[in-house]
Amino acid sequence: MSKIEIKDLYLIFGAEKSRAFRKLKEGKSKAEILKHTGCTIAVQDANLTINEGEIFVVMGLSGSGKSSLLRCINRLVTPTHGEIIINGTDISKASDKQLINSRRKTMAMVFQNFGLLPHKTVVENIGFGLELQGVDKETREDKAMYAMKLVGLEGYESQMVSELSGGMQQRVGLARALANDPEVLLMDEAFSALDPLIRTQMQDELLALQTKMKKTIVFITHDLDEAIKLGDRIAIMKDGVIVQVGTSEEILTEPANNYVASFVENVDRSKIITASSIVLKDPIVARFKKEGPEVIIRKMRRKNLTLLPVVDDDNLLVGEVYLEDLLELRKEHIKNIDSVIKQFGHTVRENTVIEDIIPLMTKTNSPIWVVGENKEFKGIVPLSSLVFEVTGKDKKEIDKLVQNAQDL
Ligand SMILES: Nc1ncnc2c1ncn2[C@@H]1O[C@H](COP(=O)(O)OP(=O)(O)OP(=O)(O)O)[C@@H](O)[C@H]1O
Repeated sequence: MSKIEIKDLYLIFGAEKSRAFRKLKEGKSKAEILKHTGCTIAVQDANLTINEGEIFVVMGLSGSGKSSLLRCINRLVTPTHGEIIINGTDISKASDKQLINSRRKTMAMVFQNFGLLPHKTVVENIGFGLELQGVDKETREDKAMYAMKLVGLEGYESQMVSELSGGMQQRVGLARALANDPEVLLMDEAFSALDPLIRTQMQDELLALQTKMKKTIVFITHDLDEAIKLGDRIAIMKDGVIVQVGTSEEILTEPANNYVASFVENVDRSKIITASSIVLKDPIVARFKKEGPEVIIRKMRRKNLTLLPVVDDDNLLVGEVYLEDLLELRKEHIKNIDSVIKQFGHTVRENTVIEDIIPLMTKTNSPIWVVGENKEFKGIVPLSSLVFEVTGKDKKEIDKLVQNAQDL
């Protein structure tokens, strides 16, 4: 379900916004517009649907418009044109009262430089927003304690914020944002100022927290690794324009243009491409109770296979059968295959990354069965060579390889 809808959004900085907007619509370049109007186009024609409960990452180089986009969402800046619908309200046109309400109840922001009051204690900082809202001391402290527990700050409540390390300060920032249990968390380069080790730790903790919280999180970063690690989906921005939106796998295997392709060039694909990209759907199978050794042996011989998955009428994976065992059955004139069905070997889910599939294949030297939640059979990851081959390829090439594997 969508939580935030952004439609035809433009943000222009400068005195002559309307003129700049007109010129942009006429197809003038940003450089021309800057020269003639002195205006900067920070966000141009952004259209996005951000789903409830997802971590949506906006990624791009410095100056690409990420912060501007985020600041439009909570109206720290007013968009020049377009709509931002949150819970049915267009934030871009909300009254002051609606805005205050939305900032109190719906959204909270975590900043890169923490935005804390250095000479107040941890608990005072966390409860500060609530204090501004006129929330009484007892409720404030209850909420602050709850948020502190969430982010692992228990025991630090009376410490001055200025005495804390960067990582701990950012925990305070996060706790402050969470204190009011907002529906939407806006995080602007929230971990970028932290040491690499602490940064990784905070990313892990955010992911762990999110499995419990299920907030809608819009996370800004200029770091591709961070985007891939955190984002359920990623939007890539360049010069104020959203050039692609997708899962990290989609962005890697189907980059929208050369810019995105060059951006993701050096990413380790085996950590991102999943079984679903390389699964061979509707492969040859043995049908439990329906097919005897004769039929199955014929199927295997036709394709030169020595092992087949066995599925039942409901397409659940029952096990696997080997050619040599079936030949034995045939010798003994046994008509059903029950006695030679082996427990299925290695199964993985569609979202398993190749990095985790390769060791299984190397260990067993056989295909991997791909299954759903209830062991429903989804297909096979056919050849170890295919898995190794696809890691550097884009979607079209992968499709071709899978097709060829099917023709074996
Ligand atoms: N208050 C402002 N007045 C004028 N121009 C601005 C203002 N804020 C941002 N800009 C311009 O808008 C464009 C987008 O900036 P923005 O800060 O949104 O990018 P960003 O991708 O978040 O970059 P960074 O990672 O460096 O923060 C830039 O060209 C920037 O110079």
